[in-house]
Amino acid sequence: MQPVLNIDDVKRVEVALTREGVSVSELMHRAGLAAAQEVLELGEMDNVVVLAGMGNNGGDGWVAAEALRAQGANVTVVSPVEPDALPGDLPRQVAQSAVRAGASVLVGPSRDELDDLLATADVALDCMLGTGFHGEVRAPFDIWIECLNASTARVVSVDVPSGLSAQTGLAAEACVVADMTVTMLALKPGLLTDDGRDVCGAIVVAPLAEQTDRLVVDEDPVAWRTDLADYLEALLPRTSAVDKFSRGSVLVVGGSRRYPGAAIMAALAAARMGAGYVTLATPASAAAVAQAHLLEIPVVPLPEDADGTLTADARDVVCKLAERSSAVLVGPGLRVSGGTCAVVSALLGMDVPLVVDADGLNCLARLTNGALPQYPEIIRRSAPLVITPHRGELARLVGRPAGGVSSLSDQLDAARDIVWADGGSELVVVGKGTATCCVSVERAVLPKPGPAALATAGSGDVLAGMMASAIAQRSEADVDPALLAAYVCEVHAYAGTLAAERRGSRAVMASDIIDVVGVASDAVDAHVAYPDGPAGE
Ligand SMILES: NC(=O)C1=CN([C@@H]2O[C@H](COP(=O)(O)OP(=O)(O)OC[C@H]3O[C@@H](n4cnc5c(N)ncnc54)[C@H](O)[C@@H]3O)[C@@H](O)[C@H]2O)[C@@H](O)CC1
Ligand SMILES: Nc1ncnc2c1ncn2[C@@H]1O[C@H](COP(=O)(O)OP(=O)(O)O)[C@@H](O)[C@H]1O
Ligand SMILES: [K+]
Repeated sequence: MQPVLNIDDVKRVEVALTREGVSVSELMHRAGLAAAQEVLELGEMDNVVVLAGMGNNGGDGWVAAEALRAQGANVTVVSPVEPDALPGDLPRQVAQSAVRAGASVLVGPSRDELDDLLATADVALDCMLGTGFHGEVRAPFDIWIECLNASTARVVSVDVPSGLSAQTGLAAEACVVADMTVTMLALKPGLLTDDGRDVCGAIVVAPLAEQTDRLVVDEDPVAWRTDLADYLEALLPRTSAVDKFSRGSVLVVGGSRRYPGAAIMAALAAARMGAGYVTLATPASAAAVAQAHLLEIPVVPLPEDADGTLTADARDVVCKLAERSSAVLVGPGLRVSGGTCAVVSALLGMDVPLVVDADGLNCLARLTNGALPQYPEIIRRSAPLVITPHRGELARLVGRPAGGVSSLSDQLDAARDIVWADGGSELVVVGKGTATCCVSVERAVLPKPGPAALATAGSGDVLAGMMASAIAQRSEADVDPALLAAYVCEVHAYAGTLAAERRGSRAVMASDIIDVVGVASDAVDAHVAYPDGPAGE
């Protein structure tokens, strides 16, 4: 797994490195050399343009320019001011050194001059703005960024594409779209989510010092990005010695007269993920339509009110079914009412592994008055509990206003508020978004996100069904619950990729994802078990 650090923690690592004798100047040299090395590895890159800003990110660029010049490249550095006029001591010193070494400098070019220069470039190094960037991009960099994005040069961004917040992953109106980002010391959350996913290109981490790995871990990474090999312990069993019940039985409690589909999809996804026996319990007036869609899955009708949502009388039937299940999912299509809240509350009180999604979460928000972290007792239990909120649901759970969870960084913060209040090792918060985090009290895990095709109605219901299925199949095993949840997200993401290949990237509907869950999990498992191919080729 690769550690991900908040920007403030990256700065703390920098300070710790200086305490261990690696000066900021030395770090800047190593950063520039690391960027130059990546350019050299691209192959025939004779003409290099370096777009340098006024801060330390620009300093990295001047060092890279000097190093590339020493390797025989034609290097021109574009700077807003003369090297001697750079305000920071370090950037000024490295700029003066690059000039002495023969780098050409173009100061304050017009748009046309910059276009002409970039037209001659094989590669452009983007060193305008790094982690010190905030707000909207000011002149001249907004214009430089437009020129760069319009050019045919390969673009290598240093530390972060200029215009992207490395913390939130949100891009300013002007933002570099890179082919590669060489980021210093550690991954930052903004590189992995939202606009960051579209503008970073391939990400390379440059550790800069041998102490870095240790010091990064000392800063308690905000999350860990998984590699496929990490999932080895999370794989679902593939033994022959099973029957349909021992392969895991899942109870899905969801649906309403108004929304019967969500629970149907969740039940189908649970079956496709490998549970041997799935049961759907749904309000009576949704049961007939559900049964018509589900040949293999029995549907149990539950007491309902005049609106076709569950009444509190449904509790007894649900709890009896839950006692016989290896895992329960509650929520998809349920709606929020006194009756549905009573059912959610009853399931939370049982010791069966439980997944709460969608309206199940909205019931949880209502039960805790929109302040789940203040009422940890409601989710404190001895059996596993996985809650799968998207950003809106997560905001509602922790009492933030609508839109109050708007980045991966916010997802991580809100999820931590919940798991730390709970303090138990049985709880995982799966904070969903353009990147998804699986957060337990132990750690936060970031599975590889899927394509934007997953942003389609019902895709979360599919994930929830898969999640309950996986937990049902691993209920006896000693596996890190955050890792198991991340494995399920990884399969869901890959199913999204397969569905997009099959249907077209804009055409995917949730049922298309369900259709390929099985092949997606086989493929992910094969890659986990044999990363280099089955014969090691
Ligand atoms: N953290 C570390 O350990 C290391 C950091 N290094 C580099 O240092 C960078 C951070 O350096 P700084 O803190 O000097 O910050 P930056 O160089 O990212 O940005 C600061 C400069 O950008 C300007 N600026 C900020 N917002 C702007 C806006 N909206 N429009 C136009 N200009 C704007 C500021 O006025 C200032 O001149 C990192 O991104 C990385 O490239 C490396 O040199 C070595 C190691
Ligand atoms: N832009 C995106 N890129 C990748 N995955 C996404 C994106 N948007 C949403 N997803 C994923 O799609 C799923 C959507 O879940 P959710 O919002 O609960 O949908 P619904 O409520 O319609 O079922 C989540 O797994 C989420 O991580
Ligand atoms: K940059």
